[in-house]
Amino acid sequence: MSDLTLSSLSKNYNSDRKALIKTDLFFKHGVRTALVGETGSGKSTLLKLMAGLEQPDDGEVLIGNERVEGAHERLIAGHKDIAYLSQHYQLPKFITVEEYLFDEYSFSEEDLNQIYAACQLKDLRLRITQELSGGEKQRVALAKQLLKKPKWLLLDEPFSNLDYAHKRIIKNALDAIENLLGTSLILVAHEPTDILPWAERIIVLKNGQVIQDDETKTVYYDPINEYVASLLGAYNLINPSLLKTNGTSFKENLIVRPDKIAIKEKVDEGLAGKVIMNKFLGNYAEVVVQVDKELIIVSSKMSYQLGDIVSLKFEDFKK
Ligand SMILES: Nc1ncnc2c1ncn2[C@@H]1O[C@H](COP(=O)(O)OP(=O)(O)OP(=O)(O)O)[C@@H](O)[C@H]1O
Repeated sequence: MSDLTLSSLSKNYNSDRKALIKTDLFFKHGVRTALVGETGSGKSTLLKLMAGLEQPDDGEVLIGNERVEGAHERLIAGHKDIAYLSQHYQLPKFITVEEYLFDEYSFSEEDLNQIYAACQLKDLRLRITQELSGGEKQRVALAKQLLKKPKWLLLDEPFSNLDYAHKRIIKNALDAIENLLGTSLILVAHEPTDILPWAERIIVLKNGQVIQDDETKTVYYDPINEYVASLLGAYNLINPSLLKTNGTSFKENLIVRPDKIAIKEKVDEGLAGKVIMNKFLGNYAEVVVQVDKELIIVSSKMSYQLGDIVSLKFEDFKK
């Protein structure tokens, strides 16, 4: 059993504001989970407490039935089954990649080769660490964590400062790790395009507290408030007066994702409006339509001309 259970976990770094407040969470092994939240909301604190790299003020972390000791309880902080990779990792200098990775762990040649392959390090084995690019260094830091064969890998912003190609390599490596080592992943990320296609579960933090915790699609399409909506990409706050004309009436503003609104060709089918912006985004376009005084963002496979008169149709309202 290597599920993680957090009970009443709290942390205060001697300031007025608590970094994490009485947090209860259960992480089932094998479920890809993303932690999201504004800066300072407590994401890193949560990961470090889970990895035994900080000392909780209150509460505990269990892996299976075993308590993960806090940083003050151990000579060397951390737990062998829980690896943590921060965005601020440091590699030692004047050492080759191979020397660094070979340093302290005993592992078979086969394990090493698999990890080299997963992290695309084969061609970098003999390179000196300070001569590597940022993306290459990160893959070395990742491989180092993997040599522990952790049951859990907690990644704090693994995609920050990476270009598309390096992100792709890291994402492929993470997929490979799950299959190869059976390691479960929890990560902190900010870009919706890094989170949504990957995560099965999203946990949203604000001011040190979990405010929403659900399957990815639920958090995306049914965020509990505008703060959650804003963390995962474009959204519309639809004024209920507009929706009345669409045949339904609502009391509160509705949060509606751009892909839940369709542009219809026939103007009499929905809400009529005028296209005032058409942003090309590769495989789709973000079209901004003005309906009365409201601006509504719609994602569309087709591009439109500025000034086109179109009709909007809303899909799937839960509320
Ligand atoms: N070592 C520390 N000493 C004092 N305060 C800290 C320390 N680490 C974090 N904090 C404070 O705890 C709160 C939570 O910080 P944390 O780093 O966990 O947030 P975060 O969500 O990971 O933020 P970011 O997205 O900017 O990394 C913040 O108010 C932060 O200033």
